[in-house]
Amino acid sequence: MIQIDQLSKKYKEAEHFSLSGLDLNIDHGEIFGLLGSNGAGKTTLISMLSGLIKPTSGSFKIDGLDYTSNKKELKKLIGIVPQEYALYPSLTAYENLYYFGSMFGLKGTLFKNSIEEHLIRLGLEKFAHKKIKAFSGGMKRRVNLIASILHQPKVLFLDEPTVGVDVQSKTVIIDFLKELNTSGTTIVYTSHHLNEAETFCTRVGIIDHGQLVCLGTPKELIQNEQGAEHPEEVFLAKTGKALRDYA
Ligand SMILES: Nc1ncnc2c1ncn2[C@@H]1O[C@H](COP(=O)(O)OP(=O)(O)OP(=O)(O)O)[C@@H](O)[C@H]1O
Repeated sequence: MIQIDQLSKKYKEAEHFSLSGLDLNIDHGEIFGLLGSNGAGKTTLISMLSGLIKPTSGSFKIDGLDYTSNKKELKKLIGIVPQEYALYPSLTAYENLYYFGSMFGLKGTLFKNSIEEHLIRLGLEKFAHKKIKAFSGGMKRRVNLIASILHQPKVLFLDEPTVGVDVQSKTVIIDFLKELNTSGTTIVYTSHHLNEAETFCTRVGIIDHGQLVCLGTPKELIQNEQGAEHPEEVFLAKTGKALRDYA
């Protein structure tokens, strides 16, 4: 579903590559977890795959479409849940969803019903007509998630979808993502939460200093690391204990 070939990114004025020579294939129907410390390059990778930033070199294809020559088709194929909330605070949840769906050409009764069904599914029906600025972090994340999938993308990219949300919201989000995946959506998400990835992901890739240092099912990762019983032990063995502060 996603073929990544020698993908690299060096930001303007940055001294180092934030991602260098990354090769990775993600199959149709996977829930793929991109794990890594702060500054490892997760957002950089997911932002390139989502078309938000341009690679410095290398290439990738999604569903057989090359990113350079099929930008319009790719846009329809993918959904993006960014780290920051991409919602209009002074519009209601319903108005935001209507607006974002319209950007994909969605309209009519089926579209309106879909918004309402998703608001119910994610526990937001009572707040459909309240302004986003009054919403908690967990509520905004759920609205953001609905906004990203109304056009029924084949691949959904999520950048830390469960960061800063309470356990209840997190459970609703994870359950909903599992349902989407069961109905055929390939999911690629970044996270710091190794335990969540262990139960949620079909495969996991650990990124460190812009390179893929480990790849496999959560079970394989633990089995292949001598003495490891938990995902955190694998993570520390592969990435070390040095702090990753950057500014
Ligand atoms: N716009 C930018 N300009 C220059 N450097 C950047 C820019 N965005 C990110 N970087 C650098 O690229 C590296 C990778 O950052 P990135 O945000 O991809 O990491 P991350 O794994 O998503 O980290 P976090 O878990 O903290 O979100 C970091 O060293 C960061 O400072």
